[in-house]
Amino acid sequence: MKDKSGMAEVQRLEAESELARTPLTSLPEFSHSSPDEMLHELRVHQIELEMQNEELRRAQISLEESRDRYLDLYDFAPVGYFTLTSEGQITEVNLTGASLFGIERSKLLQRRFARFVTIEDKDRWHRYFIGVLRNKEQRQCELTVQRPDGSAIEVQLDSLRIDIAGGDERTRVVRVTVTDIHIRKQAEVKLHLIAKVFEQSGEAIMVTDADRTTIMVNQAFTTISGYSEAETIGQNQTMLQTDHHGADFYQKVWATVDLEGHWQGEMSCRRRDGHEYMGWFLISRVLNADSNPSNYIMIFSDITEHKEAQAHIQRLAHFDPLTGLPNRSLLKNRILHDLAIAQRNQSALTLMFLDLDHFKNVNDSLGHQVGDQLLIAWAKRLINAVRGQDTISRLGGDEFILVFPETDAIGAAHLVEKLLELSQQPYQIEQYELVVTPSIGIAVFPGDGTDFETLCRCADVAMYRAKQAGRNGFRFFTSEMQASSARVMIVENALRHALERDQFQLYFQPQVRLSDSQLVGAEVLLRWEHPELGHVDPADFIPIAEDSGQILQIGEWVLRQAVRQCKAWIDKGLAPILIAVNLSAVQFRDPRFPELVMQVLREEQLPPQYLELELTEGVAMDNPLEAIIIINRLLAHGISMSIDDFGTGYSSLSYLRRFDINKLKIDQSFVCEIGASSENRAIINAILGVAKSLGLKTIAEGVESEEQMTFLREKGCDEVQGFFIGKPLPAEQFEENFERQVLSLNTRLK
Ligand SMILES: Nc1nc2c(ncn2[C@@H]2O[C@@H]3COP(=O)(O)O[C@H]4[C@@H](O)[C@H](n5cnc6c(=O)[nH]c(N)nc65)O[C@@H]4COP(=O)(O)O[C@H]3[C@H]2O)c(=O)[nH]1
Repeated sequence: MKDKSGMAEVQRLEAESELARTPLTSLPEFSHSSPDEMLHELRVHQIELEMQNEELRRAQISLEESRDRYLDLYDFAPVGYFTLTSEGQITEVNLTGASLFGIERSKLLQRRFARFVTIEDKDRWHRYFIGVLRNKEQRQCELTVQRPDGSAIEVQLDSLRIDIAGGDERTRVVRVTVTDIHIRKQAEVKLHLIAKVFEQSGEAIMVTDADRTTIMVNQAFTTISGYSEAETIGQNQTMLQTDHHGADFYQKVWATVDLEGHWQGEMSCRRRDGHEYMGWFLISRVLNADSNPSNYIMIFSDITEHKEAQAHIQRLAHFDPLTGLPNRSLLKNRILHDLAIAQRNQSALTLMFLDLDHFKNVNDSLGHQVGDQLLIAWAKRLINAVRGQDTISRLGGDEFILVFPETDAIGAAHLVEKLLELSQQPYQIEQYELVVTPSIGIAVFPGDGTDFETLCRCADVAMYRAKQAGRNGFRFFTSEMQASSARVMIVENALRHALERDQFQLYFQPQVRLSDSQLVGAEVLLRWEHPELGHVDPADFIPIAEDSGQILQIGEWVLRQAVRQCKAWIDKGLAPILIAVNLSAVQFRDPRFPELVMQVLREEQLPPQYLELELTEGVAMDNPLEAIIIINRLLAHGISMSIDDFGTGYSSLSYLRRFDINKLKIDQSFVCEIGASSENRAIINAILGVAKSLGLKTIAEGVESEEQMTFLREKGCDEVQGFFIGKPLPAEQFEENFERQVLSLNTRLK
């Protein structure tokens, strides 16, 4: 660019040559004007010229400003601008271009553009540049530029050939726009990767819109679900659901996704072919800019096999692989649970150690194959013989541990009899008929121990003793239990024949009204005389009969005999009395019982008002609501009901009121202490008070002295029964004494 003095010089020269070419006639006409006018005219021209100068100056400044602005825009444009000659030489470049190439602008000028292209892209550049030169249209290309500092940058070129007016092929230039695309490229790579991950993921991916309509699935989805992409797109995601979960399950899942943004867990799904499988799902919500759900992403895998493997591992960890019985580890878990319940309910629990006698011989002589089959068959038999709540576990070899909740020594004795009986039947294994007997050791919670280890130790010791005692038998850990269980078994077996062998007899004990010393009733008491066992107390054999279920038969026999006897006395013309028959809890719980009583009364033709049924307080209060129903049914038929052993249980007064019974029987334990214990006197007083306020009659049992009788009479007790009035006697003797008894009573009681 030329400076200002240079410019003036040029103008002067131009003006002089112009003056030489221009004739003077063309100059303004001043000749006819006066000098003043000319001076004036010149001044005006001078001012005009100055004004024109000023205008020109301003135009020039504005031009320069606009050029600067253009240059700024050019230099700082977001893309690089290059002008290349037809040889590919850089003749112009903006600052952005220089900065993209990582080099000063001046060092770029006159250099060939190709010099900055990486070796790999050089060929491409040449082909591209030739193409640009040949065609007069904009062309695009992507390549990598090698910067002087060694770094590379990916760029996009947009090039256009510019033909100079009047020029030829050599004067053509190429304008190239260079855009940095490395961020876009990175994003593209990322997107590509994401697409690959989506497609190649081993987990099924399902993308839905905000309405949960499927918009995208991957290959794994097709593999797992069996549905093609075309069959899935546009469908609601519920197409995978099964009936395995209820509607509320799905509601909860989607509520969680909407509330917390995601949910994960197991969900049962149906394949296209109808098969169900278990999927592990991760469902995530995608929010849009307004924080509203725009999409849901469901990622899941088929975990059916995994679950089966897990179950298998679980089985291996907790079950014996040969017999399928729980192993020691599971047994321990179960027994801890059973012991906790037994502790809370204060109930018993039995643990048995069972070992098969001479099992080793089977293995040694017939082979392990036969031994294994024998163990499996034995385990099956055991399982079928016990209840669902019991646990049979195999420790290994021929050792088993058996746990029976809610089972005391007597229950255990019954069970063990059953197990020994089971082993009598032979097993057919392959061609062999085998009989295998067990030796069993028994420990009972809480007597023998309160924890698993102690109970195991005791049962183990007991089993050792059973082996020593000749095998094929059982031993309790404690000798008392052994003795009592043995006695129980003997009594139970003897009881089975007592009825048919006519070993039972009824005794009658008088019940007397205190106000007029009248014999008003008799309690019926069962007696059993066994040829070997001798006299067996009802307190001993009644619970055994209850446990073995024999009480139903025995109770019916007692009822019928008592009713028959009462009717016989009435028929004989004796003054009618009430016969009080004891009822067992087992009879009372039998739903057919009220009907049975009515049937017996009908068959024996005794009016119901002569029968009283004695129910112990414990039985009545065990299930009071059920008791109320049964009592009411009996009362409705005109039968009297009394509560026996009153004061020994925990009667709820509100139930007592609703029982609608006729009589309370004060337990003999309070009566026998009347003289010695002021507490017992207070209790009797209280019972009499309660009975009076509820409108119930009272009878005191176990009266053995005049002192007791006097006290009871003074306190307002209605009736008495006990040795002082009369011991229980067989029917004939009771009858013989009947008249005499009343007479003697009259004298004794007055
Ligand atoms: N120390 C003393 N004892 C007296 C006196 N007066 C009567 N006893 C006895 O006390 C028991 C009263 O019968 P329980 O409380 O119903 O108690 C009865 C009853 O619960 C049950 N029982 C007896 N017979 C039957 C029956 O046929 N069926 C049912 N389910 N239980 C029966 O056996 C329990 C015992 O009966 P038993 O041995 O006959 O004993 C009877 C009786 O002999 C007395 O002044 N002093």
